[in-house]
Amino acid sequence: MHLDIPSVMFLSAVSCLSIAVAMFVVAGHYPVGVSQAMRRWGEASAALALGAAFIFFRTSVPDFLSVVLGNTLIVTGFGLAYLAIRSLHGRPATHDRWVLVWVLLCFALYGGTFVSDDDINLRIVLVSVLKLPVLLMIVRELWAGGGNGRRPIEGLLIVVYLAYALVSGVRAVDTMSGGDLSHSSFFGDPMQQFSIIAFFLTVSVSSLFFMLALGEVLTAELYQRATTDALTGIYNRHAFEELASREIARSQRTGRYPSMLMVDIDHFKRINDRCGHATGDAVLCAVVGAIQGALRQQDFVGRWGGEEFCILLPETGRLDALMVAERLRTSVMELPAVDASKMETVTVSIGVTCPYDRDSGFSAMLAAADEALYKAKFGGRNRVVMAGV
Ligand SMILES: Nc1nc2c(ncn2[C@@H]2O[C@H](COP(=O)(O)OP(=O)(O)OP(=O)(O)O)[C@@H](O)[C@H]2O)c(=O)[nH]1
Repeated sequence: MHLDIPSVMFLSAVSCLSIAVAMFVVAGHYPVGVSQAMRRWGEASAALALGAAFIFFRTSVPDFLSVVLGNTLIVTGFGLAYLAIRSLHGRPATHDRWVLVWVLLCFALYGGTFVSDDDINLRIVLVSVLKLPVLLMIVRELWAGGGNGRRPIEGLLIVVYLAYALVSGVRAVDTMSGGDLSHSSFFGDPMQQFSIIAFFLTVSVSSLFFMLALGEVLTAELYQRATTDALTGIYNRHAFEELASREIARSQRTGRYPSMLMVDIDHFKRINDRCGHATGDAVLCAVVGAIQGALRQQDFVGRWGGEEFCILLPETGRLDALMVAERLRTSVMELPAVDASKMETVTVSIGVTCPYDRDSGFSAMLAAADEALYKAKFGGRNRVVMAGV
């Protein structure tokens, strides 16, 4: 098989340029976090494209452009790729200036060797070695992963960057130990050919994997938005119903039934009217905090309506459910005042139900809990009532 090496460099430039254009064109249509990462990857690809183009045209442009600027742009491209991955992980942009410092240092060193000594072997060693810290920073960032840990696709990206770092290292060692390149044999030297092919594979495969990682982050973000109540951060009605129905169906097979609690804040309209809507929102969040503090890890809670919450306690009998409900009612009552000057004590009423028979589904449980809640309200509020009692 014969590969035309300058064409490989040309293809690298074209492929990076297409990725850069695609990223810039579509970035604005995505949520902020993802679009920032896309723009950064677009900048990275643009820098790599320009760097590869300068190297491709090395026989027709001044050496300063192809050697110094071309290689500096390639380091810049990898530096920006590092920042794009950090951005995808939701990390702050605090490392931008370190990347800039490194890029300027590379520019100075490449320029220095160019001006002082036109030794192509020394330049190749420098170009290979100065890329390594940036590549290893990328690997470190991928290894650390985002907020939810490392994604499998990031594992593959690690392999790609480590392989390229290895090739760069071998290239440096090979050139140091007996390289005798001349300018004219640059594209013909097997080690340089190998390194250029590795560059092409790295920039194209990493972009493909980065796009897959973007897709995963985006899916997770959309899932989060679709299932979460924006104010309180707990499940929204739709997500809660789906999870609770699944748990109830599971319990019908195992015979270990769950209990359901319907919780409603008392006189919440009055709190809103007296203290304002913002305080009302703060009270809602504080009540959710108290509810979560009173539950076990396997229990789950959703916002059913404005100031109404639904809770499912898996594998919990009626006595335990009553105990949990009472604990929950007390912890809400003991909440510190949200707005000390105007706040009255916040209380909740709770309806509790366990399945009457093995076929009680989600709707039947919900209706029973709701009826018990109505009785708690009717009975004077700030109390727990068991359905069917
Ligand atoms: N601050 C705030 N208020 C909300 C929100 N959602 C619903 N509400 C308010 O919650 C209040 C519910 O009032 P009601 O249904 O009359 O119930 P209540 O005043 O709690 O009375 P009882 O339930 O009978 O004790 C209404 O004033 C709604 O505007 C929200 O997200 N934030």
